[in-house]
Amino acid sequence: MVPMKKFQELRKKSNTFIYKSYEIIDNEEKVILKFHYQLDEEGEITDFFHQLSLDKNEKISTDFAMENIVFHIGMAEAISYYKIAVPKEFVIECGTLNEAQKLWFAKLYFNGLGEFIYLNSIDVKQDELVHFTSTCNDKTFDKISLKTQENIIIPIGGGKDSLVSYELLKDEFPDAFMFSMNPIVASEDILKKHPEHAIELKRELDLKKILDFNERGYLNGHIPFSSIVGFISIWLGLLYKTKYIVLSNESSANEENIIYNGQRINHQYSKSIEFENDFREYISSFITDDVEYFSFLRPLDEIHIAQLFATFAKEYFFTFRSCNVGSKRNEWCGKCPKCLFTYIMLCNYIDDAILQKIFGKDILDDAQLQELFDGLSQSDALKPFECVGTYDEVNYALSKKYHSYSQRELPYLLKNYKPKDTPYDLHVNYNGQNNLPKKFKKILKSNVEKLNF
Ligand SMILES: CC(=O)N[C@H]1[C@@H](OP(=O)(O)OP(=O)(O)OC[C@H]2O[C@@H](n3ccc(=O)[nH]c3=O)[C@H](O)[C@@H]2O)O[C@H](CO)[C@@H](O)[C@@H]1O[C@H](C)C(=O)N[C@@H](C)C(=O)N[C@@H](CCC(=O)O)C(=O)O
Ligand SMILES: Nc1ncnc2c1ncn2[C@@H]1O[C@H](COP(=O)(O)OP(=O)(O)OP(=O)(O)O)[C@@H](O)[C@H]1O
Repeated sequence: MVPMKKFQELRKKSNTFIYKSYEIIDNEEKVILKFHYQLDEEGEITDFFHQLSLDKNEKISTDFAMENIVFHIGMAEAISYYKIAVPKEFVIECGTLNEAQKLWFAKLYFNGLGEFIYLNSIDVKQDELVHFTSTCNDKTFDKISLKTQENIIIPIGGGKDSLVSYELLKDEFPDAFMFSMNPIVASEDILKKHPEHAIELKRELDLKKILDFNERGYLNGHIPFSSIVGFISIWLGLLYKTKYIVLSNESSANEENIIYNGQRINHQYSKSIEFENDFREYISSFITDDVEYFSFLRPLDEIHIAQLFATFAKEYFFTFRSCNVGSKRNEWCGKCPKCLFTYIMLCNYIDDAILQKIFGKDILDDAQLQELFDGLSQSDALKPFECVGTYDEVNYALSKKYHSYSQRELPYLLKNYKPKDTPYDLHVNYNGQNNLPKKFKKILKSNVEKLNF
C-alpha cells in the first residue's frame, strides 16, 4: 500500500506538470523534434528534455506547417514524465486545447495509465486525475491539409503481428513503408531487408532523470505506448505523404485484465478499438483528414493471426521476437507471459522441433511456468499485464494441442490440463467493430480463406 500513500503525499502538495515547449529542427540531414517539460514541486523545478530524430531522405518532404501534429506528439510523450508525480494540474504553455480536446486527453491519461493506477493501488476517478489548462490561448492550430498517396506505413514492433500485416499487404502495396522506433534487433533485421522503405526513428527519453525519480520512490508503471506510436505515425504519414497508417492490433486487445474501482484496467488500452475509434475521431477533427489510422488485424483473433504468421511469414521464424523482456538482448526470455502465450498460439501450426528451436526449449514442458500457465488459461486468474490474448484463445489452442498427443507423453504443463469440450467460437468478424477500408478487408478475407482450420 506504499504507492497509494506516495500518491496521496504527492497530491497533497500543489505540484504542477508543465509542457513548456516543442521545437522543430529541420536541416539538411535530419528532422529533430525537441520537447521540454517541467515538474514543479512547490517551486522546486525539474526539467525534462525529450527528443525524436529522423534522418532525412528524398522521400520526406517537410513542406507543410507541422506545429499542430508536433505539439500533439508532445502531449502524448508527456505521460512518461507526468506519471512520476501524477499532479492534478497540467499546464500547457505552448498550445491551446479546447474543452473537448482536454476531455479527450483526460480520458487517454486515465485509461492509458489504468495498469499504473491499479498496480500502485491509487484511488482516483477520471475527472480527478488530471486537469489541463493552457496559458497561451492565442496559440491555436489549423488543421493540416496536403495531398497523400495511396500507400501505407506499417509500424513494426519486432513481433509476429506487424509481420503478418506486412506479408499480407506487400503485393498490393509494393512501396509500403515499415516504421520502427528505436528498433530492436528483430525489427532492424526486417528493416534491413527493405532499406528503401524503412523508416527508423530515434526516440530519446530523459531516462536518467526518470530512473533517478524511480530510485527516490516516486511513482512508476506502464504507459500507453501505442498512443505515442499513433501520434508519431500520423506525423510520418504527413512527412512521407502516405495516406494509411496500418496497425496490427487484434480483437483480443479490447479485453481488460481486471475491473478495479469500476475502471476497466487494460494493459493494451491504446491498442483497443475504443482507443482506435477515439484516436481516429480526434485526428480527423483536429489534425488532418489526409492520413488515416486503423488496425488491419482487428477482425481477427490471435488464433487466426498465429496461423497466418505460420503460413505466410516463415522467413521470420528465427528472427521475430515478441518477448518484451528479452527483446533488448534479442532473445526469447522463455519465462514471461508473452513467451508462453506466443508459444501456445503457434504450437498447433509450427512443427514441434522448429518451435522448440525458435524458443530454445519446449516451453510447455517447463514446470516453472505453471503459475503463468494458470494465469493464461483459467478464467478466474488475473490475466497477466502483457500483450496476451483471451482465455478462450488460450484454451482453444491448448485443447487442440492436447488432443494431438494421443499416445505420446504429454509435456509437463499439459499433464494436469483438462481440455475444454465446449466448441470455441473463433472470432473472425469482418462486420464487427473495425475501421478497415474496403480494399483492406478484401485482402484480409482472401488470405484468411486460404487457411485450413
Ligand atoms: C520494454 C518494456 O516492456 N518496458 C516496460 C517496462 O520497463 P523497464 O523498466 O523494464 O525498461 P524500459 O522500457 O527500458 O524503461 C525504463 C524506464 O523508463 C520508463 N519509460 C520507458 C519507456 C517509455 O516510453 N516511457 C517511460 O517512462 C519506464 O517506466 C522505466 O521507468 O516496464 C515499464 C513499467 O511497467 C513499462 O512502461 C515499459 O513499457 C515500455 C513503455 C514499452 O515500450 N512497452 C511496450 C513493449 C508495451 O508494453 N507495449 C504494449 C502496448 C500497450 C499499449 O497500450 O500501448 C503491448 O505490447 O501490449
Ligand atoms: N518500437 C516500435 N516502433 C513502431 N511501432 C511499434 C513499436 N512497438 C510496437 N509498435 C506497433 O505497436 C503494435 C503492437 O505491438 P506488439 O508488440 O503487440 O505487436 P508486434 O510486435 O507486431 O507482435 P507481437 O504481439 O507478436 O509482439 C505493433 O504491431 C506495431 O504496429
